[in-house]
Amino acid sequence: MSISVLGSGAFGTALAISLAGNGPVTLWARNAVKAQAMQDSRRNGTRLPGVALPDNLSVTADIAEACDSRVLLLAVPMQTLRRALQEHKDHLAGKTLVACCKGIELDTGLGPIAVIQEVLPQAAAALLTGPSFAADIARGLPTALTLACGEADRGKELQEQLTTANLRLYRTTDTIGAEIGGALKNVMAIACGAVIGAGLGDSARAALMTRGYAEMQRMALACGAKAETLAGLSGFGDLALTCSSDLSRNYRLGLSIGRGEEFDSSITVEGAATARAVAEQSRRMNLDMPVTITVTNLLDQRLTIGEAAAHLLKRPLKEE
Ligand SMILES: NC(=O)C1=CN([C@@H]2O[C@H](COP(=O)(O)OP(=O)(O)OC[C@H]3O[C@@H](n4cnc5c(N)ncnc54)[C@H](OP(=O)(O)O)[C@@H]3O)[C@@H](O)[C@H]2O)C=CC1
Ligand SMILES: O=C(CO)COP(=O)(O)O
Repeated sequence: MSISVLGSGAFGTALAISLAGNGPVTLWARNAVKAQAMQDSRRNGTRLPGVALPDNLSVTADIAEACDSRVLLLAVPMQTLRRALQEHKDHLAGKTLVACCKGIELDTGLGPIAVIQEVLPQAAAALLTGPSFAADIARGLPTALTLACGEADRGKELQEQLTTANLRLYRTTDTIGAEIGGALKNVMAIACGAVIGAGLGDSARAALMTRGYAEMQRMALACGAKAETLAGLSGFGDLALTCSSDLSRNYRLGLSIGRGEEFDSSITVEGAATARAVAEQSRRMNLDMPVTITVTNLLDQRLTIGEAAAHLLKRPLKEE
């Protein structure tokens, strides 16, 4: 059965390359000129330079052609997912849609699966998430991911279909846990980058990752997720990767905040909008999310990194 990937950014292209090892794949780009350039040059020079596209990967800007497959991977940034779904609603109805984005929608506080279900109630929705830099996947380096789908049988089918030679998929029906883990690890990566950028040291980063993980769990459990999901690839796994590698754009944004440098605003950094969405949600739910709130304060320049660290250290002492 053929598979299509909608969204030809770094991640969509990398997933399409990996999946092409299983059979023909169609990669859809919204821009016809870019699609043709990729199809002709067999490269995605802007988003994933230096990697060749396999022969059985075809690139198109024709949404009808791309939606010929039953399973469609949605690899667009979280804050554009709703628009992309609405724009192509007619083509997407009745398909199995696997969101590959990580984040929480700013205007609604919803994760990717909930957004799909709201826009396309007839579609089957799933999420592919976990530790996976596009550059690694595209080069055929191995990793393991979480495939989350509320319908157990469909999840199993997708797990088998989307596992590739270098991507080992584990499955779960806990979609909320997978969504929240993948979204919040980006917020924690911004915090950790800021700590390292400001020279506060590796011990501070480890402390922040641990307390950030506690926050991820607090929010997830309050939303009905399972603690085990947060301990898995979509939570702990991706947190460990993203908070410790400058291949991460979220971590690099944090580094630039810590160093007092400018950051290119055209780069996709999911953690910024997600921090704001989760901060708002935590207020509504009366949940203590100090690291997330601190990240929003840093992003909006309400605190310097020194003030942020002092504020976190001076909070009332409590049990771990
Ligand atoms: N990069 C990575 O290593 C990983 C990324 N992810 C997740 O994947 C998601 C996408 O990230 P990534 O691929 O890196 O981002 P990129 O910035 O590389 O690419 C984003 C892509 O989305 C396209 N796009 C944006 N808005 C729309 C829209 N409304 N309709 C159709 N296409 C649209 C852009 O098109 P155009 O080129 O025309 O601007 C672009 O191709 C994010 O949620 C990210 O967290 C997950 C794991 C790893
Ligand atoms: O999600 C990722 C790795 O799993 C990619 O992280 P960035 O979006 O921070 O680059």
